[in-house]
Amino acid sequence: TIPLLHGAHRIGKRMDVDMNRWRGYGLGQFIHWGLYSILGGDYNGKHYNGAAEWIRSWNQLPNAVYDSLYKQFNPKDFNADKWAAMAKQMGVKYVTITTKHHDGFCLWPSKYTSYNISNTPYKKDIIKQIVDAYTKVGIDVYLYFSVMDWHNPDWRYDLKSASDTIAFNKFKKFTQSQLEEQLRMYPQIKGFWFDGTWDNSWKKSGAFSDSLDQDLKRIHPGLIIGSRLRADDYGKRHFDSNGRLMGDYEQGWERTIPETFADTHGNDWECDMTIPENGWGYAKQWMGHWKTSDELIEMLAKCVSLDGNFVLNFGPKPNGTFRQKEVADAKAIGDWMKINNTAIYNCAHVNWEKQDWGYFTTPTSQDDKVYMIVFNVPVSGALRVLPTKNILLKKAYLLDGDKQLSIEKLDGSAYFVHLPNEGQKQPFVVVLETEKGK
Ligand SMILES: C[C@@H]1N[C@@H](C#Cc2ccccc2)[C@H](O)[C@@H]1O
Repeated sequence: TIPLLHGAHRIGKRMDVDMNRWRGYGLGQFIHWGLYSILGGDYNGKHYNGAAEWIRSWNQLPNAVYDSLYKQFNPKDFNADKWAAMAKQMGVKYVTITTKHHDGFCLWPSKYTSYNISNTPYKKDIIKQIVDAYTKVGIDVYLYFSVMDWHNPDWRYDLKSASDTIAFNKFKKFTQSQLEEQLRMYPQIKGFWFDGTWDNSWKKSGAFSDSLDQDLKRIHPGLIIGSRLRADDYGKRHFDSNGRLMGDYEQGWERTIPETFADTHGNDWECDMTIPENGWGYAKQWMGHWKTSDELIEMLAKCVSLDGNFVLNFGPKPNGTFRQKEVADAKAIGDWMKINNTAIYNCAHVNWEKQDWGYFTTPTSQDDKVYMIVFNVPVSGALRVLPTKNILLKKAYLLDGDKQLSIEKLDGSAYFVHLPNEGQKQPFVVVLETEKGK
């Protein structure tokens, strides 16, 4: 192995109480809200084809125009308790909210820059209201923080001169000050979700990213920080130069899901997903395919079956309300979770052969129970199950209503679980009770 001062400091999973709680979440909510929501992906009658929250980078939009949007930010219909209630009904266990995106605008009254919520017509601290409202209903709060800050004159994409280095050192102090300020102001939070760390300036700041990670965790023991914060001695990110994960979970699955368990390298991980093809902040026109709630529920099941969490993004409008499709999807997912969350919360991967009908999960607290989350019922109505060696199926029944299902032993160690021909229209869960063979 390559000797590293700022590579991974832990090999294997974090197993403390905070990380075990994170591991069991299953379902989370992401919220992207900020000045970009005002434009909603359009400017001057034209539509920006990139992600709506990146509109400041569009050459058709002068930076000065974007940077003065704060004078209009006044979400009259924002109600954090309503947001928290929608999330609670949806069944999410954690929420990640943008405190500062790449544009540098702060949704909290930071004392390190005047480019913050207190200087808008709205004035009040958005982050405090969200932290308090979600914590009150038992949803853990994580703060999204973009290191890259287009508004801060000391931000640099690369360090090519002594003056770049002097400026970026100031920028790193500013960044650490803002993060420690957030820990002081919002002590209830459980972690940070870092973004905007892909440029050379940060890749050359591995030592700082390592000390920052350690400083924040010293101030707030148990804090959870994914693999997108750090760079190692050679600028490697997520995985250090020895291929070891730097962070409490792999934070690279943005709008994508691992195909197999091998793709996860046995790490904790999180998938962050948008309902439209791309775009996190509010966009007046969502281009392309809008994922259905059934597609989203299948993504959730796939993530949990591969030991990950599924985090679905919402992009509130500038007035603080959600678009109708987001409200409908939150409701549909919540209705499904009300019946089936036993197969999601505190569940993990089962190393049985993957089958076409859907996904296996197992409760981390009970190894003689396996859940089958069924999306594709075969015309035969017979669901094939191939447990690992020496595991026998004792019972099978529907989670919703306990209806017993017949189990047929096939050659070798495979089984058929026979479904009643009830033309299920929703994904459903079959419970398997197992025992170890003699
Ligand atoms: C969580 C998501 N990360 C941000 C990004 C990005 C990005 C940047 C460059 C190339 C591809 C993706 C998006 O703006 C959103 O915040």
